[in-house]
Amino acid sequence: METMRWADGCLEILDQTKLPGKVEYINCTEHRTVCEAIKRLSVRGAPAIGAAAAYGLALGAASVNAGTRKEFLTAVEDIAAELAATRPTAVNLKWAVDRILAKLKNCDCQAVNELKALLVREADDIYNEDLASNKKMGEFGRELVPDNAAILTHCNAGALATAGLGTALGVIRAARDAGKKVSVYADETRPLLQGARLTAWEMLQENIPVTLISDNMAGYLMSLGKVNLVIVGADRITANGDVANKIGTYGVAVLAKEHNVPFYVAAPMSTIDFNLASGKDIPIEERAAGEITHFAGIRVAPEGVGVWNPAFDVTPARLISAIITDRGVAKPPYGQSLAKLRLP
Ligand SMILES: CSC[C@H]1O[C@H](OP(=O)(O)O)[C@H](O)[C@@H]1O
Repeated sequence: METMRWADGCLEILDQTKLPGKVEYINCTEHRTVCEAIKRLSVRGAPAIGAAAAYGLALGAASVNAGTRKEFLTAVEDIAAELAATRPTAVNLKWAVDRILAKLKNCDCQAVNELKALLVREADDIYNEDLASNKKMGEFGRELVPDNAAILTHCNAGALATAGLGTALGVIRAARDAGKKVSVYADETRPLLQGARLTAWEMLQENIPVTLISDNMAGYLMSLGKVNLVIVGADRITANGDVANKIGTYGVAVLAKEHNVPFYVAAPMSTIDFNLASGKDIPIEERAAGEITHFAGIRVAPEGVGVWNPAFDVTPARLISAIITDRGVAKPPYGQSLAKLRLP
């Protein structure tokens, strides 16, 4: 199942808000449709929204009527700003649009049509590189997965969050492909249920045994010794190894530490923000109250109740056993190990 596909100047996005019940694609012919799809999590997951924003920038650029390179670049920068503003936490979004803007500025091409074609090629590269990156993370990460492993996941860091195999779920797939017997406990992941709706669905598609639990069951499950390791994805990792990921990840990490369960994070190097020294600087997206006060469209909380709805939390590096990247496995101290994996 493809998260997205570029076809003849149109970006088709798998609408993840409809899964697992319906498989529907949104046909995007302009960048604002992509912006809306990212905001409402029709496309979601750090690498996937990075790739979607890249294609969104190509879509927006295609409709720019500019006579000169300078006019074109100014218009594309405005579109990039709109896309980058859709969700603040996942660094891949801004990384993708910044990468394309840099490519445009560093090329000496003057013809606007050629610049438009360059944006599409760069978006394709970002998408294809993510697929390759998933495979590398799987190769590195599967070494950390013992045979007969019961693995707890949180949210969805699978094929649906990326261009192909997933980050955390990519490691699980790779361990299975290497002949290891694996099973998954999937946190449902309130409030948007990415675990119940997406991870459970992906694992069933793969015939990987999966058991769905509510988020508040994770601690008891670990206390019974039923979890061998935890693997989660990430939306932004800072230079010292602090990790922003779906809300609830921090609690799982604390519980894993309490029960001596290895806690792994799988993320490509494009998710690491070396410009931020620690997790306290990561912008945390806050979302609409209705995601908390309503369940499946039905109001479950009284009118007038106050709501706080951060979409992510920050897990401090001290709770993380290893960070599995597409360039290798980083172990503490992350300030040094991540820097070593960084390309010059
Ligand atoms: C492979 S990154 C997946 C990452 O993104 C998810 O957030 P959202 O569903 O809001 O886009 C979650 O934090 C996952 O771990």
